[in-house]
Amino acid sequence: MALALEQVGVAFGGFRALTDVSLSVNAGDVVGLIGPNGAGKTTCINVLTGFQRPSSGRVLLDGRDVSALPAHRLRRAGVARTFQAGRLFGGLDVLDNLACTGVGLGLRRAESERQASDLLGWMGIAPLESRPAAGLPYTDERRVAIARALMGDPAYLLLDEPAAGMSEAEANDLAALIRRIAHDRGIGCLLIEHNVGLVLSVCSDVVVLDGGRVIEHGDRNVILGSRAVREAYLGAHTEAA
Ligand SMILES: Nc1ncnc2c1ncn2[C@@H]1O[C@H](COP(=O)(O)OP(=O)(O)OP(=O)(O)O)[C@@H](O)[C@H]1O
Repeated sequence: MALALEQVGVAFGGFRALTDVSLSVNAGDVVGLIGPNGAGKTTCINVLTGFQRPSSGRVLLDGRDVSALPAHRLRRAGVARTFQAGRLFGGLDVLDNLACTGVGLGLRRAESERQASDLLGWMGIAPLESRPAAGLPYTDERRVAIARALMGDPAYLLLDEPAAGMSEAEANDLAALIRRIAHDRGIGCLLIEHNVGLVLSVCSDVVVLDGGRVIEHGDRNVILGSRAVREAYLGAHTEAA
């Protein structure tokens, strides 16, 4: 069981944002996707979630070609995401943010509220239930966005820079949460992060993009030993990571 890009290209007019990109996320694994600004990471997530149609290549969900499916269909098929900005419904409280999403996914209201409440408890943020989403501190907003993405029990979760703006301690808590999501719930996760230390501590497998192409792919040792990665992205961070 896997969610995969197969030789995907994306062109915006004459600009090629992705060229021949292949990557795969297995159920229960956490795969990292790193690269410098503008490398094409978010475009990969957009393609995997139906927000962007590939210009060439295929998106495969458990072996089925889903390249033409729109975002709402892919979400119902089990592919969930978070965004760089939380994108919560600011006027609703936290429970309703999750419950509305569940209803949108086809759950009955009562069932959706129960699932929302269970999820917030599982994540250790039950006290936030009745707080308005608009007033949440940044880290809580991120956690609620992840909880919302878990509504409907997706098979895959794509996280776009979830640790941006977090302290080291908060990022460590986030790392523990991502491990639990993968191990306890069996969800395949794709993690985009500029915090390379976080990626290397959580991910069994890391894909490195530069200029819209995959320039390296492998485990922590492969990434840390890669000259191409050092030159393209890690630079002075290599030893610290
Ligand atoms: N809708 C679009 N139209 C035109 N160009 C786009 C569009 N979306 C992305 N791009 C360009 O494609 C390239 C890849 O963008 P993308 O956001 O995927 O990179 P990224 O690796 O996620 O960057 P960052 O780390 O800064 O978020 C960038 O040069 C970006 O400007």
